[in-house]
Amino acid sequence: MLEINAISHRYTEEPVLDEVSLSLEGGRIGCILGPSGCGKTTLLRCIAGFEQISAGEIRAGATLLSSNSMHMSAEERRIGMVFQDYALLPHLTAQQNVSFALHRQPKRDARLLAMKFLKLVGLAEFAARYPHELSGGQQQRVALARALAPEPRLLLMDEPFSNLDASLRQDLGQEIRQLLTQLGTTALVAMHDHHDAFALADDVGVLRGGRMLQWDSAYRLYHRPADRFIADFVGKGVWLEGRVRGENLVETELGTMSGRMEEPLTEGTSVDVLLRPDDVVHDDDSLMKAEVISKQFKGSEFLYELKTVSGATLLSSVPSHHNHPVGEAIGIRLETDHIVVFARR
Ligand SMILES: Nc1ncnc2c1ncn2[C@@H]1O[C@H](COP(=O)(O)OP(=O)(O)OP(=O)(O)O)[C@@H](O)[C@H]1O
Repeated sequence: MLEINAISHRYTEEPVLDEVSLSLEGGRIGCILGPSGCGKTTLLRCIAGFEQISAGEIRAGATLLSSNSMHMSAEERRIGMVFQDYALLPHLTAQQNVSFALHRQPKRDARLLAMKFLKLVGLAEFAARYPHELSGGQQQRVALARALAPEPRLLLMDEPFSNLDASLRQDLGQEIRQLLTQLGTTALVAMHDHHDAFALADDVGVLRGGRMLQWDSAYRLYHRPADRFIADFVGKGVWLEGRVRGENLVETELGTMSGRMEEPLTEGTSVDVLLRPDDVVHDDDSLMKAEVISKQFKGSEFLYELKTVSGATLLSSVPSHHNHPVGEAIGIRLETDHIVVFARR
């Protein structure tokens, strides 16, 4: 549905996008994840047709949208965009804001369609309110209804949760996911928080300094990161030194771990092994003990920082009814069937 092939863009001398590629199948939700300034907004603006690219190609199905010699106008692209600040018109009601996107339709049809999409986002009762009379989450939904109402072939959303608090983000992420799935909409979303990205997306790409480091399924990006930056960016974890001891076997100070390695490394190679908080399981019966150094209450779980007898620091995610004080030694077990291993530099 969306095919981006080695596109580049620059505002000044420095390229802001450097040969970025990705492909998104119809009906899937993709997410561009990356730190501030990495080029996420610019990428969305190039796809929407607000910026011209200097190299590469952007296609929607069989239709060429952009190349270095061709630029279809934003209006012709049939791409919906939800901007980071929602960009609602302050002097129009919610319904008028949505109708505004349907100006090609007769007024009565536009009004009815606007109501249909406000209903879909759960805002039928708020149709007559002005943006300043709506909460941030409600304004976000109006912007979503406005982008969806013209039935775009592709929906783009720039940091849709950046102005919302954490609990609302998770709920809204799930709701938006259900709605887009129900409508069969293909969507590409820019975000900087991996929790938000995993709650919403099927495919995730990490952009850094204008380069796409990895474009993959959300599951593979977490469990099979292509490099250390990605591994650290998409979740917590600690690195342990180790040495390859055979096919899918790594020896560390915590013993020999077995797990599928992405790339076979020759025996004896020095490596760094990533242990995620979900790889370190609390088990009272285990002989391996570690001392609680600190803990963070997360509601359903604690994130414990632990120190092993050998001095290694670990993180462990433990159901929160296991409430152990700082200083206590607790039993742990490693569940490492997905070890992430990189050769040491
Ligand atoms: N109109 C412009 N003219 C010149 N440089 C720009 C322009 N817009 C963005 N940039 C620069 O391009 C780079 C990428 O910006 P962009 O807004 O795409 O990043 P981003 O990943 O969306 O960041 P954020 O998460 O902070 O919104 C930045 O270094 C930014 O300063």
